[in-house]
Amino acid sequence: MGMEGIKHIVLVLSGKGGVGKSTVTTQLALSLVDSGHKVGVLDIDLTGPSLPEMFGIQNSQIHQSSAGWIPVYTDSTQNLGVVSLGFLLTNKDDPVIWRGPKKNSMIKQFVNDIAWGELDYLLIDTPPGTSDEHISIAGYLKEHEPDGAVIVTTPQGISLIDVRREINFCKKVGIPILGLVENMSGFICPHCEECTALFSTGGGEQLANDLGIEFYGRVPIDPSLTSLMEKEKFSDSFRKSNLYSKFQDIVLHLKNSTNK
Ligand SMILES: Nc1ncnc2c1ncn2[C@@H]1O[C@H](COP(=O)(O)OP(=O)(O)OP(=O)(O)O)[C@@H](O)[C@H]1O
Ligand code: SF4
Repeated sequence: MGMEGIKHIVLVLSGKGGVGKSTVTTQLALSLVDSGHKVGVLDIDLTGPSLPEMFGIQNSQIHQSSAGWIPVYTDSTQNLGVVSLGFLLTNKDDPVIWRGPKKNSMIKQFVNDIAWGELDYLLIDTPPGTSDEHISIAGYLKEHEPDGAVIVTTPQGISLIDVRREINFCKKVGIPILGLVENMSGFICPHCEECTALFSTGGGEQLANDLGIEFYGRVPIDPSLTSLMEKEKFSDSFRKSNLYSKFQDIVLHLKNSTNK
């Protein structure tokens, strides 16, 4: 029960909202499964849980068993299990307005009471910034020795300032930084698939170099990604995405840094 059977625990963080943290978590999970791993995804973004929709399993429920809560699996292979508050909400349109202690006790249950079984990787999608959820998860994970955090940013300066704050938080709570992903780095034209820079690019790589963090890679905006996610069950269609090869590379970086 709980996290005893998990080999690697990785948090996915971002300094601010909307930079694509949940998208990156989804793609990393699917790419890890694609390369033969058994993966769990825990969504602790309690005020805006979006992972069930991204995996196309929003109409599923998690169930309780004598061993604990059973994750929702994306298919019958049971190689990818997802746990999110989104599965527990009776009305998905209602906002979750919880105070610190309630969030804290929900995260404690998420850490202790889920029957993950044996996993190669558990990816934890967190809310943007550094909030009650981060403080709670960092505390409860201590005894499970997480491998560290992957930070997602966009190339613009304002997002990079927030990343520095995130890095300082990780230092304070003793979570190592594994690497940095620069998302929304350019735009893939839906007509000719040419990639054009929208903002200055390279800010993430520069920041990673300045701070001595491994740069995992750049991911452009691909308009077809959103339509794939909206139209189909994404766990079946993600290989069609233009971003598939980018995430294969990023996953190689992740595997290297968790196997050191
Ligand atoms: N590389 C990309 N190409 C195309 N669309 C993207 C890309 N990255 C993210 N998006 C889209 O941008 C929107 C925001 O992404 P996402 O929800 O992953 O961000 P987030 O950082 O997790 O946000 P928050 O933490 O505020 O919930 C989503 O609609 C997602 O589909
Ligand atoms: S990248 Fe090429 S096809 Fe796409 S809008 Fe520009 S000129 Fe047109």
